Amino acid sequence: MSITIHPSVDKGMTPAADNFSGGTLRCKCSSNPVEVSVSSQCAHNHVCGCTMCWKPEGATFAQIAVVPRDSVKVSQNEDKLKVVNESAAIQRHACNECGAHMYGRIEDSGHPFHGLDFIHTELSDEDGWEPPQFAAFVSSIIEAGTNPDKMGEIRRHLHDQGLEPYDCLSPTLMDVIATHTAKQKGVL
Ligand SMILES: N[C@@H](CCC(=O)N[C@@H](CS)C(=O)NCC(=O)O)C(=O)O
Ligand SMILES: [Zn+2]
Ligand SMILES: [Zn+2]
Repeated sequence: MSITIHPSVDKGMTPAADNFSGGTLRCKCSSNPVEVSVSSQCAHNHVCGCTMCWKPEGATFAQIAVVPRDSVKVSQNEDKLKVVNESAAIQRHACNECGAHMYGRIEDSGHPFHGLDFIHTELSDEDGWEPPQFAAFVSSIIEAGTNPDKMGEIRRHLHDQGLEPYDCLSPTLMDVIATHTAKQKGVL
């Protein structure tokens, strides 16, 4: 049986374009879509298996990246946006009609990723976004119903696609978080 990860991965990932400077994210509504303009290339793009990140229909993983929050502007139909879970660290602003998450923002200024917004680049028609670099929160797909017996095969497939599987974030991002914590504690 063939393994599906996310449409952007399954159809074959394309490399980032040189000098790419963003695009417009559009929700799935056929009329009055929410539009968000992003004036920056993204970074740390990855697939995420957690149950909190938005996934397109049928996808096992979400695809999610960060951009500077100053580069994110809601340009159309902002009134349709609603925060999915006010108590989560990442405030996911979703369209209240189609459910697509348009951007996730961290309001806590002490959070290691404060200043970065989370976006799903497949909501944009522009080509040239940085493709996913790794797979995060892989074990969490079990929480959404994936058979645990399939995990070996899925991890192997992710690795073969160049998306190293991790059950938290990548070592680079885990080091960023730990460095931030160490500085806050004054041990670094
Ligand atoms: N096993 C949990 C993991 C959730 C989780 O920790 N997600 C990560 C990756 S997006 C996170 O940083 N969440 C913080 C947040 O959503 O505010 C699930 O699948 O719901
Ligand atoms: Zn919508
Ligand atoms: Zn996630």
